[in-house]
Amino acid sequence: MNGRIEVRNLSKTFKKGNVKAVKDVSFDVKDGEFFAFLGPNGAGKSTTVQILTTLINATGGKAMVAGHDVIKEPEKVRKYIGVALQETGVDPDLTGREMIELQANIFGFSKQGAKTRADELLGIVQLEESADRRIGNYSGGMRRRLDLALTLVNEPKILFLDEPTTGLDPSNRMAIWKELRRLNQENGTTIFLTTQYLEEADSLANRISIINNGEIVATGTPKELKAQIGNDLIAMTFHSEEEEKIAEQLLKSETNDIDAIRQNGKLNIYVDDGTKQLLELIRILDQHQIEVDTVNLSSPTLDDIFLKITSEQKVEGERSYGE
Ligand SMILES: Nc1ncnc2c1ncn2[C@@H]1O[C@H](COP(=O)(O)OP(=O)(O)OP(=O)(O)O)[C@@H](O)[C@H]1O
Repeated sequence: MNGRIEVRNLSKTFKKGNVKAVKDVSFDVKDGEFFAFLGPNGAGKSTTVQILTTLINATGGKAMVAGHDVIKEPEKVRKYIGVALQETGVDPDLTGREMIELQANIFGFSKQGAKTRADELLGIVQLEESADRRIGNYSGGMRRRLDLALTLVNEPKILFLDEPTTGLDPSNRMAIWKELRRLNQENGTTIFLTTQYLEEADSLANRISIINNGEIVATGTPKELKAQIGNDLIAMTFHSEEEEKIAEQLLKSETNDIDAIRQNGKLNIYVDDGTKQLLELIRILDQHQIEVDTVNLSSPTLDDIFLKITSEQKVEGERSYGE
């Protein structure tokens, strides 16, 4: 049995509203890899997870999980996976311990076996103290940790986590990160995680695919992706659009074709070392009497990466159209 995920030309169109949620997506996750699907709201992350975990059917393409086809052999796939979705069906009247024992019973544990497993898992997700309280009274962070414990009951070979830390405070987020790293490194569990947080993908994943509008727009190790976008972002505004256009041309021609994109009334420039390069850029503009209105130096956010990647796609599309 292997912990691989192989996805080829996967598509999902929801009849309702004719929404193309996933468009021709292909990727591989290796056995034991920690893989992150990074994207904004509505990008198609949950839909992909639901297809891979056999909860809904794709409308096109193929996916193999743990060596089995998700459409032809869903029950075999389910045997090897653990799933923590954004909305889980836990009974608020049960205690955390009861819920884990119930899950263990469903997986065929004996009564005693289920108790032992519940103790182990409550320890792992640090819920011992709240184990005998009703789930209805748990905080969001406690619910997420319980969700994680429930997915671990059968020691899955592949773990699917759909935005496991959204809305959590930093200490709960750290606790979940720590456990996920341990599962991946010590148990060799393959992890497929979706997130909206660049920082989360960066900190946990061996490899990241960025998904936007149902399409994968970039894939690589965190280092490769960052190298692709530059470490720092210099955002400049000017007194007029005319000056902004001249500044873009000037900076590109006077440097070695610097990575500058005009977007939303700003000139965004992606560089490796902002503090060093900023002075040089201001000097060039100054020499040509172009006055900068405001300037801001920051690390690119997920939004900046999307803006950059999607605007590049647009430019490429226009280029190939013109050819
Ligand atoms: N059951 C459904 N019927 C119709 N459209 C749907 C359905 N489920 C999702 N969609 C649409 O498909 C697109 C992708 O949604 P999806 O939930 O996969 O995105 P996501 O990346 O997981 O976003 P989020 O971070 O908000 O969960 C969205 O436009 C969404 O509105």
